[in-house]
Amino acid sequence: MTPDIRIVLIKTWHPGNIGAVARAMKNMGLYKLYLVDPLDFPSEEATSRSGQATDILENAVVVSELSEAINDCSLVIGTSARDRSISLPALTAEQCAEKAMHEQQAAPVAIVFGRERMGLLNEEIQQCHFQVNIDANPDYPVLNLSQAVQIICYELFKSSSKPPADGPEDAYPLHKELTQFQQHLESTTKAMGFINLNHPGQTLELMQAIFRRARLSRKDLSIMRGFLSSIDKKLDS
Ligand SMILES: C[S@@+](CC[C@H](N)C(=O)[O-])C[C@H]1O[C@@H](n2cnc3c(N)ncnc32)[C@H](O)[C@@H]1O
Repeated sequence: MTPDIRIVLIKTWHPGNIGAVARAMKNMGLYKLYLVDPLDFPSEEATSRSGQATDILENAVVVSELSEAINDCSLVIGTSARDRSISLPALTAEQCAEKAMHEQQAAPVAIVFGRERMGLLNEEIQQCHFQVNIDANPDYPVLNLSQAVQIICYELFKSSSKPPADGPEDAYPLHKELTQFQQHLESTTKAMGFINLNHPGQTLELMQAIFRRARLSRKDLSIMRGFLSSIDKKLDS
């Protein structure tokens, strides 16, 4: 079975990188590519750089916002070549692969890569649970996008053949319940008019990201659903 791990590329500028990423993925047995607002896709250059991984390009899911690519994931890992002002728990490439391989047994996992020029924005990092920094020459640690993807995919490939380090009980098990809660949160938030009018999706996305990171227990989720239901009743009365 292929791992339920998606590679998410944000606003990729160079179509050749998208093709090289598809090839890197297929070489390492990964098939789910999500493209957030790519500058030039589909493109002949992406196809020619993908080698025999054109199927990955054909099946790539193109979305306009990061949230659309990760909303159903219970683990989201951002990648960055530099220290960020928003600090998230850090993982090595190897730890990232082990965690992702383990978690995908329970729910989809996303590994997110930034723009060629600017990397990930702070609001995108905020939507992740962990960040990965690939060890590299401190004088020049910034890898080409597709090479960074290649290294992470290689670690995932190695990790897929290892027995899991932790028991399956360590994966977040309440993926379905969290999705239901997120849907409830969305409808109540909209009914309350609790949104920033300049950036309608932003408040909700940030709140959803907070709850994803929190890895709530069943009891926590039920308390939060109860809380939302009380708000719904007040709004209805
Ligand atoms: C060319 S880099 C972006 C460089 C950008 N100037 C920055 O400072 O983030 C494109 C993407 O490749 C990935 N990347 C490159 N080098 C990396 C490293 N050493 N560790 C983790 N990810 C890396 C990240 O996803 C990054 O957003």
